Amino acid sequence: MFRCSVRLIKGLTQITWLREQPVLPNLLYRRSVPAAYLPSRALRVTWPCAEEVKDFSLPNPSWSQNMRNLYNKYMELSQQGSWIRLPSYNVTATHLIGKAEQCPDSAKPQVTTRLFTRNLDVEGLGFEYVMFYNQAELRTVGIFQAGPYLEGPIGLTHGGAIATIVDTTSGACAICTLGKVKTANLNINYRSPITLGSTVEVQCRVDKIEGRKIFMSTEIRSADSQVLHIEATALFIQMKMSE
Ligand SMILES: CCCCCCCCCCCC(=O)SCCNC(=O)CCNC(=O)[C@H](O)C(C)(C)COP(=O)(O)OP(=O)(O)OC[C@H]1O[C@@H](n2cnc3c(N)ncnc32)[C@H](O)[C@@H]1OP(=O)(O)O
Repeated sequence: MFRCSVRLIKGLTQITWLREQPVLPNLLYRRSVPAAYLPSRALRVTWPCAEEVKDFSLPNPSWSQNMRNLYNKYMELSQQGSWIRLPSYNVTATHLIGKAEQCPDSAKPQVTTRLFTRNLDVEGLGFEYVMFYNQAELRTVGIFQAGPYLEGPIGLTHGGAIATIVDTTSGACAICTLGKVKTANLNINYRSPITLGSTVEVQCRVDKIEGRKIFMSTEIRSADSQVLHIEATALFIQMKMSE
């Protein structure tokens, strides 16, 4: 009886806490973002504390035609309301700031840490990617172009770089769904190599949620969907209230 009561109280505490978590946690959007790119009303979004923060998920001259075509496709879907483009910054904290008025120094340019996937200053050399989230379907799509500094085997993308993109895209989906998470487990089957310079589509979805655990699966295919490159699963754990 006592154990039941304790479990009930723990469960209720967690439900209350989950309700307080933003669905799309603390993502920062530029004030100038076109209305069509704004998330649906169900998503709680905070605004940027620094107008000068650069959004790295916007097209730049290094993007291939395939990358642009896929970007345009999901931007059109975003205008219909099913998907939203996730902004991307080169400092992790910039994604996770609670409120504009609480904007910490970590979001400002003097910060010395860098998000791993945005750590190169020259466009096109490393990870070029943009992610979109579909709240109704609990899915993210990543459009990824592998730059020449991600080489593993000659002319091919390093397996660790691919793992990074899987972690990032499925992690973003988990964060948008449950709030702050950490990766607990990542399993990757490399089905065919990804040529450096090519553009691929990363499809992630939530398989199930059990308490603080969120199970994800991911597929990476060529831009024309004909070639399967990667199949992966991942487990993310939602951070405790105190973290
Ligand atoms: C849009 C934004 C863009 C932003 C774009 C950026 C997105 C990038 C996302 C990248 C994320 C990362 O790389 S994170 C960095 C890499 N990961 C890490 O460094 C994590 C290191 N590990 C840890 O800190 C910890 O082990 C945790 C947090 C994973 C779990 O610790 P915990 O919070 O104390 O949880 P714990 O009680 O142990 O476990 C909770 C439940 O999960 C299960 N569990 C825990 N670990 C595992 C495991 N490896 N495999 C199976 N199950 C596990 C437990 O059995 C338990 O199940 P039950 O008993 O409840 O059933």
